[in-house]
Amino acid sequence: MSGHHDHSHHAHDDDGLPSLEEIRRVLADLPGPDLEAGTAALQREQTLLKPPGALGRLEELVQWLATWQGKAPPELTHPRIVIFAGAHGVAQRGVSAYPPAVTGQMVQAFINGHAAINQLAELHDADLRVHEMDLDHPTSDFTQGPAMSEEVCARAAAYGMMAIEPGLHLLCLGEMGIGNTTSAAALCAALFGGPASDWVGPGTGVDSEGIKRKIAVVEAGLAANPTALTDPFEALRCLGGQELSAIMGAIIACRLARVPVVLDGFACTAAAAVLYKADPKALDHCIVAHRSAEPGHTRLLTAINKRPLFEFDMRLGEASGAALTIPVLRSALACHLNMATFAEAGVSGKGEKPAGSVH
Ligand SMILES: O=C(O)c1ccc[n+]([C@@H]2O[C@H](COP(=O)([O-])O)[C@@H](O)[C@H]2O)c1
Ligand SMILES: Cc1cc2nc[nH]c2cc1C
Repeated sequence: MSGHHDHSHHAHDDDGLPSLEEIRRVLADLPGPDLEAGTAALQREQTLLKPPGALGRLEELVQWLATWQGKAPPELTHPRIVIFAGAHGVAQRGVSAYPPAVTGQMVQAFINGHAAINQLAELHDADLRVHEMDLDHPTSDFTQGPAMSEEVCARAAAYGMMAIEPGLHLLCLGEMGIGNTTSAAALCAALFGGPASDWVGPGTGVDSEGIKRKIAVVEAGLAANPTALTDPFEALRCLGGQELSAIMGAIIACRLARVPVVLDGFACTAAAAVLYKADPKALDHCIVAHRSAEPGHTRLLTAINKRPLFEFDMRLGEASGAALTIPVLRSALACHLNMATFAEAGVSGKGEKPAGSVH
């Protein structure tokens, strides 16, 4: 585990700004599943010493890893955890239980090893990286107009893409951003419709007055940004934040680099949903770790057709739920790699005639 911290907030872009058009072009030409690797994993699974399907979703997880790593058997010695932190203009509107300064303070806590994710990263021997996204320049308050210019949004996405490299076996994605459950709720309302109250919840723990304020802020955000309803990337630009753009970019980069992705809670899944809305196949290399206690997450999981692995009532963010999948995935892989086959163990297969039975 390392507490690597990256202060180079953005890639310099003197020759050619990254643009959302480029992201659209990449999305139109995404690599598909490696069905050969997936089938090879399935075929081994079917020989192993257990009734077919008896390891349930553990079997599915090994096939998913093989399919999206493009490798049978898959590997899991090099998982990475990435947290993107972003500052939100709407955080000034009384929508969080915590002050906006907590975003930067938590980044420092991640660097110092004080947070929940540090313990999980260390325990599970995962590389942890924290990327601060321009915290000195919060997004604009989206009740007054777009949260980001196209340039800021695209640059953050390009930065997220650069946080990933080929050779990683897994990416666990998380975020830190005071106010981002309001941003995520607005983004979900723009992408999938429904009243703001469908998508707003307590976040870090606001009371019922706070929830009313959040609903009003989301409604004002939708009213101030009519173009957000016309296109998923425009919704991200108008209502999202830099950490959400970076998460979106990282998900795309992982697809290109054949790195399977584990998504964490509500804000992280909302960023991923932008890609789903652009192309439902764009999240096929992603799983969702857990169902967050944030009520909008359940609705969002239905909208993007994902079934979470855990239901632990967590609502922390910072990739804490995603990190818990590492030991589960390793457990699945240990069985897949090391179990004997029926033949090797000398155990009779399903429906095999008892030895010495009378015909
Ligand atoms: O992961 C979740 O589902 C989740 C639910 C509620 C809150 N959070 C975290 O809390 C922060 C956002 O909450 P809020 O109340 O400031 O909008 C942000 O740092 C998230 O990582 C995360
Ligand atoms: C303390 C704290 C830790 C967090 N980690 C992720 N989001 C968070 C929000 C708060 C408020």
